[in-house]
Amino acid sequence: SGKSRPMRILQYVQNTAVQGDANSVISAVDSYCANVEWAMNVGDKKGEILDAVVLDVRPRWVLELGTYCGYSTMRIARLLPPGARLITLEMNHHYAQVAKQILGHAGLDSQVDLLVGASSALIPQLKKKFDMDKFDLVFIDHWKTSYLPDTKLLEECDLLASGTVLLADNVTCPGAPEYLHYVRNSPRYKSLYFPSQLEYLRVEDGMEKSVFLG
Ligand SMILES: Cc1ncnc2c1ncn2[C@@H]1O[C@H](/C=C/CNC(=O)c2cc(-c3ccc(F)cc3)cc(O)c2O)C[C@H]1O
Ligand SMILES: [Mg+2]
Repeated sequence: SGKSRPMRILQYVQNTAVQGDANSVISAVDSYCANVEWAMNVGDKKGEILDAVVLDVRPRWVLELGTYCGYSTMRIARLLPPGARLITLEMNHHYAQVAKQILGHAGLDSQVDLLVGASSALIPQLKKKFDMDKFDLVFIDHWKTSYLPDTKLLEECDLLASGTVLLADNVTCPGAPEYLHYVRNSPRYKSLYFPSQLEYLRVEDGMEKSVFLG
């Protein structure tokens, strides 16, 4: 049942996870995707790297590119300090609708602003829309060919401060070669690779953490 994979994930969460308990919602998504049908969530292994970066940065303003079902949105939101905000961008209305309901089940919708639209159209509006200046952390997990153009757009919109951390998923599988080349060769970034595995599979993947130097 459930017309789409995200709908089936949502139904499983609603039927098995504890309302208001973010960790039980995260575990429900992971067990569904590990045992019933694979989905492109960052997953539990790479999710632990994401958690560690969020705890280290203690960000006030976070941007996520590519919400999908809201799995990484939940992992980030549950670790934010009080008063911090997570803005997540999703161009697909159906995915956004599912993510909103999953975030609601986890009780995390108050820290999260989910905007529906293409990142290239939304990024230039963020300063004014949220009366903010710079992001402290950006999690990049949308179409892999958009990683580099959106990073350049963030620079052009003056949304990165010296010390801002970019964390990019899938730099090995499916891969984001142009993005990797840019952040590893630009003098404006200090980049580091975190080897891991593709979500729910024994396939190599990894995340790239790049600090903007201003
Ligand atoms: C430009 C833009 N703006 C806003 N939202 C955007 C956007 N581009 C995509 N999005 C949204 O992000 C989401 C897209 C994410 C793309 N992620 C992927 O394609 C992806 C693919 C795999 C993968 C690995 C091995 C395989 F064999 C097969 C697949 C694994 C992953 O972790 C992924 O994130 C959903 C989409 O609507
Ligand atoms: Mg990914």
